[in-house]
Amino acid sequence: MLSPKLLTLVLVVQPGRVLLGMKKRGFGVGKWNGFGGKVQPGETIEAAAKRELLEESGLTVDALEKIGNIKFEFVGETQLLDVHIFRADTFSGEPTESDEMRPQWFELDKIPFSQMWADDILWFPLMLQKKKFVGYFTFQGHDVILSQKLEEVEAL
Ligand SMILES: CCc1c(NC)nc(N)nc1N1CCCCC1
Repeated sequence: MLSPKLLTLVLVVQPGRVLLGMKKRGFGVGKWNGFGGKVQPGETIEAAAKRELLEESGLTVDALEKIGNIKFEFVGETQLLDVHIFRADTFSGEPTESDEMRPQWFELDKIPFSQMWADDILWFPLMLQKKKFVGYFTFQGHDVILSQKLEEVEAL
């Protein structure tokens, strides 16, 4: 069994609003999402999360809070995606469009779930309440969830 592919995802949250990016190319193109990507060899997951956030949004963060870990299986693909999800409540810099992402603030009652990965509507409420969670989703293609597990945990 291949080792899961480590990925990061950072949600920048301020009172009443969350920063999302419109993915302009590659995996998940056309979807709003947090900022993230691959973990390079020799890099900690948290360092990768900070690097990807800076590359994709222009923001620098000191503190990242580990809030979730979701594993994704895509039917027909052997490698599991192991996404480590972080929340940042403070940052420096201005959201800046990159070649990967176009950042935009969304009020919490206007999050564009119909233009996001189908799992997000399930765990965003936990993330916004600062709950910690683990999950496992089986996708058929990019839009259909065949099975799901999602539970709150005391610690990650
Ligand atoms: C694993 C795919 C995925 C997904 N579900 C399928 N849902 C969200 N919100 N983000 C995802 N990643 C975040 C890391 C970078 C790749 C895309």
